[in-house]
Amino acid sequence: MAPAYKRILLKVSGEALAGDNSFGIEPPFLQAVAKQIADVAKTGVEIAIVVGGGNIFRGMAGAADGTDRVTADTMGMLGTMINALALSNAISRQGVKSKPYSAVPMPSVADAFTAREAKASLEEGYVVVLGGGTGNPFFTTDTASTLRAIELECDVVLKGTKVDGVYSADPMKDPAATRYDHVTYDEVIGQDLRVMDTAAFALARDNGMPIIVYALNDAAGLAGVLSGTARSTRVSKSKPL
Ligand SMILES: Nc1ncnc2c1ncn2[C@@H]1O[C@H](COP(=O)(O)OP(=O)(O)OP(=O)(O)O)[C@@H](O)[C@H]1O
Ligand SMILES: O=c1ccn([C@@H]2O[C@H](COP(=O)(O)O)[C@@H](O)[C@H]2O)c(=O)[nH]1
Repeated sequence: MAPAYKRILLKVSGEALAGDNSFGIEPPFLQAVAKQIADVAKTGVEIAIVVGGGNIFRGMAGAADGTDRVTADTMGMLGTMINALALSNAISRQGVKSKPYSAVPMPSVADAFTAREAKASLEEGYVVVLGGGTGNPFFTTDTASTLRAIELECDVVLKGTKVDGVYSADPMKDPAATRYDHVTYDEVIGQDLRVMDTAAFALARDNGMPIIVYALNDAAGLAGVLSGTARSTRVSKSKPL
């Protein structure tokens, strides 16, 4: 059976890459995520990845400690680049070609991101791993994910994170929160359901880009999400009848 999607944008949570730790990358978990991605790539699905940086540094935390926000966000973007290099290398080790790109110019580290070059690499069968977020302070890698999905003409954004969908409240803080199978852009924005930031949801809404939120550690993996067997929440314009 043909895959449901031709080209996907996967957001890999930086925070989740820390596994059971609160900082850094847990190598076995990184390899497990890389294997899930490589297995799907081998079925012919084109995969672009945006990596977060919450396992290394978040600009808001730095700014709260007194670092100026632009410097703090730059530190955050550099953190995402560390994750991008690690993930791209881990995917290559699973036998699938992968290339990192950076939104922040650093020529000796990775090619600078352009949509044109990233698209050409996708067409050549590379999994492209996009570090540096949007390349601008005051944004997040969630917004970068939606932006890159639109630029690269992806069919869907998959947000792989620590929770298995969008809930009525943050499930990490409210044990009574309930999970939705499907929710609209207007509901997530109107009810301030903060699994992604409002800018990311608004950009997705304005460009009709569907988002699927799932847990990176789900045993069914990325393939399970794409086939509909893993727990997840779909965010789109309207709900199925
Ligand atoms: N209504 C909600 N439904 C689900 N999760 C929510 C909700 N509100 C807040 N969250 C929180 O959002 C988190 C995911 O977003 P967050 O930006 O913190 O992390 P991430 O994108 O996974 O990590 P990183 O920024 O490192 O890439 C979840 O772990 C969850 O605790
Ligand atoms: O476009 C962007 C993306 C990210 N940042 C900074 O990086 C950190 C880590 O990204 P997360 O999305 O939180 O995982 C973020 O806190 C920002 O400080 C950025 O400046 N611009």
